[in-house]
Amino acid sequence: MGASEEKVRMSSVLTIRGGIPLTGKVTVRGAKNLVPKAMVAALLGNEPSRLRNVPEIQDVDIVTSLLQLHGVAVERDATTGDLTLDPTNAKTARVADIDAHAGDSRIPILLCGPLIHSIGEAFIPDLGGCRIGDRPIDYHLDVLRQFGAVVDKRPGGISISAPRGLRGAKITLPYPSVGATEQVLLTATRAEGVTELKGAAIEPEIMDLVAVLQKMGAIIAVLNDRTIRIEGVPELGGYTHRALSDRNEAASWASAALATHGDIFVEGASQRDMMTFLNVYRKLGGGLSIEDEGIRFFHPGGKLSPLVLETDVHPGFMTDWQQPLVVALTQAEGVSIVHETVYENRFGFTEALGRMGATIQLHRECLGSVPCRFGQRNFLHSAVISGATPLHGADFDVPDLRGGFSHLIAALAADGVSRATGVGVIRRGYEYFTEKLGALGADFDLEEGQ
Ligand SMILES: CC(=O)N[C@H]1[C@@H](OP(=O)(O)OP(=O)(O)OC[C@H]2O[C@@H](n3ccc(=O)[nH]c3=O)[C@H](O)[C@@H]2O)O[C@H](CO)[C@@H](O)[C@@H]1O
Ligand SMILES: C=C(OP(=O)(O)O)C(=O)O
Repeated sequence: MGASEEKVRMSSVLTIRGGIPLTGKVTVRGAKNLVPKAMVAALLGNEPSRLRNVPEIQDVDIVTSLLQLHGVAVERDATTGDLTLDPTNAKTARVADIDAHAGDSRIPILLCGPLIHSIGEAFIPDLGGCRIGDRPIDYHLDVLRQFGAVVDKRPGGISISAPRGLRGAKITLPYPSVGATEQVLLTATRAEGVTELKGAAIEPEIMDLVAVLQKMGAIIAVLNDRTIRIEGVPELGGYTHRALSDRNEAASWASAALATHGDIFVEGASQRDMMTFLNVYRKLGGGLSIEDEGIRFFHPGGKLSPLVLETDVHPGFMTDWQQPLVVALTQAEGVSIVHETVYENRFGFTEALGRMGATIQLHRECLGSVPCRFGQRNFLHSAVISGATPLHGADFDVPDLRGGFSHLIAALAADGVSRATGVGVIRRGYEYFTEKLGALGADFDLEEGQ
């Protein structure tokens, strides 16, 4: 399966003949938002680590390459896909080699603490990731400075060191940022003394990273009210860990089932990590059957009900679920309202949905009650979706990971033919997605591209 997925390249083109309900079973493996970070954590150890349930996605390839450039031996078991990461010969990498990864992903910024701990310095390329807002790294750099790091901006990235070592700190985040919380965890575990983080993010992927670090020997207490206390230790060992499953991929398939009038069993979907999504799915009129091995998502027939929805940090409605679900909302009878409070610019993908027949109006106002950083700031961050509207095929270029997958869902639900260019972006977070679409009965052709 993995070998054939290699055919999907950045410039690949998918021609989709829509209107077929997606039916069958897909399997989701480890979370894109945990696996690369657990790989980075391996750098903190003084012995090899073993990571299980690793998906074949591009973010894993990128972090593999970055770790290898730093002397970490990364081996993939050909049968299971499990990774063994041996950091015992970690070394400084050539800046030019690192810079070749500029714009690839958001993970490199998380190498700062682990690299300083293991080799004393870090060169970090400019970040990539989805263009769904400005996505600054000011919290990361503030946090690192509070630990005693010295940050120098340079063309193409930053260089960072800690001439007097990294020391525990009392830190308060202005917003519960996932990445900045992980930055603190990955830096504090081997910093001297105690770190107290207030305003922490508490997403399931962060809790899984805490579990990884605890296996390595870290002392981390997750207290209530978004406070995490870390007692630094001088050394960490390796870990053996099975990554939690990808709740965002699972939610994407769930939305695809609803939008196409289909029925998909998502093996590996975890109820515990998706409770907020499952409540919304049920209110919308989606069918659910929660089982030990996964969750069946289906369109039960009849009309879907419109919703008022706000994205938020965990335990709120995850922003990465928003884009695929909006496609399903175009098929609800009446007016739905979605207020995006995590990213200021996550509705750009709706332009293509409009060309496919959806009625979606974007607004600058906060159409919701969650206190939001974007009101009065001219960002089109609320959407009003009027349905149900039949969708028809269109051509589109994949804009980003979730936006691109949402366009695919719309094309699969639409009557007629759609042509999607640049579909390789979707490999950043969805493994084997063309094989999975084929197994669900989708009708499409793939042109491989360069
Ligand atoms: C690889 C990964 O795990 N990506 C996830 C991670 O992204 P990521 O970790 O980048 O997201 P954050 O939680 O940090 O970002 C949330 C908000 O904080 C802002 N911010 C963040 C850092 C900073 O230094 N300054 C700043 O202003 C961002 O612009 C954004 O508006 O969490 C997001 C929120 O659940 C998810 O959508 C992404 O899928
Ligand atoms: C925004 C996302 O990812 P990243 O932070 O890697 O860009 C996402 O997975 O939807």
